[in-house]
Amino acid sequence: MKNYIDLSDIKDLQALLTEASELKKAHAALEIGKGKTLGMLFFNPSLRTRLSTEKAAKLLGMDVLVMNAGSDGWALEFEDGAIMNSNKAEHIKEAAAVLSQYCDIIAVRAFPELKDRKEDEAENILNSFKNYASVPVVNLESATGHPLQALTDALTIQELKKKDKPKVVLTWAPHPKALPQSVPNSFTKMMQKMEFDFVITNPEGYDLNPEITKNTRVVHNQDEALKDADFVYVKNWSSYEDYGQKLSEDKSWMISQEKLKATNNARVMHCLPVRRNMVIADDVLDSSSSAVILQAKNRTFAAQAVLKEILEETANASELGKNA
Ligand SMILES: NCCC[C@H](NC(=O)CCC(=O)O)C(=O)O
Ligand SMILES: NC(=O)OP(=O)(O)O
Repeated sequence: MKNYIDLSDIKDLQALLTEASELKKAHAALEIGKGKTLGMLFFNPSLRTRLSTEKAAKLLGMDVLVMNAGSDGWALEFEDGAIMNSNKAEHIKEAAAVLSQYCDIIAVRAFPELKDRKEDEAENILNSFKNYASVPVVNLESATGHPLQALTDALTIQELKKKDKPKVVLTWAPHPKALPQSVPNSFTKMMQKMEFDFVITNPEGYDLNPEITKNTRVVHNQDEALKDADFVYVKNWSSYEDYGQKLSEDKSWMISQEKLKATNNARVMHCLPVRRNMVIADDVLDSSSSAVILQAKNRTFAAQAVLKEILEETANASELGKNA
């Protein structure tokens, strides 16, 4: 794997999941990253991604540099050819090139603005880092995707499933704010790669990008979708059609034990952070139905597998370069 920007960067998903499971079992400190540095830039808040990816890098022997780029760094200009006479002090061309002098892998978190669909879909921040950095780039949740989360989710389902082809339901749930579609987009792409019975349920108006969901069943009746589910993945997202808008806060979509009665004793998943009694009720989060802490735990091993593959590919490329 050269970069980890999107799930399409994964060459062999089963091999990557096996690697993550083995790293979890071994829980050993490795040396492959010795003398290498991971630089992480956050334009938005984080708890899990920041700490689990740092831990993963350290378990591989890497050093880690972290910067809250949104608040501590110079405001960055991303436009090519811009006349920089406003508040933006540094161009991405220099910033990415300079970071590449300090880091062997650069990882970036940059959420969508949720104002202009085209702009968010252009993934300007992440793609600019990819274009102007001379080292691999990892997505720590961008405008349209969260591939490290999706890998963790696949690992967690693989670990917990009791049958080969479990029924997995991704359900929209209410939230007081308009949130990105990044997590459900990546989860959908991941489920399409697995041999599961996958269904998405959301209220009318909340259908995800049809380019992403095109081969997946979308049901607007939540109770119908939840029937016999083995896994219920809960997430809020803002409207794609009415881009970035919060259309309703329909409280009846919150996941509670009452809702889970129709399921096959389903395990409930959420990427976290979760708003209790808004998205998921206490009676679920405080019960054995909840798999959210295991998901968060698995973030370390998913990130470790990704960073290890990137380090291996970089090492191979430099060996080839030497022999050329
Ligand atoms: N990284 C996991 C989720 C991040 C983000 N959630 C949030 O912004 C929740 C914020 C709040 O609850 O106020 C999202 O939905 O993509
Ligand atoms: N799930 C997740 O990405 O959590 P953070 O936003 O806390 O990193």
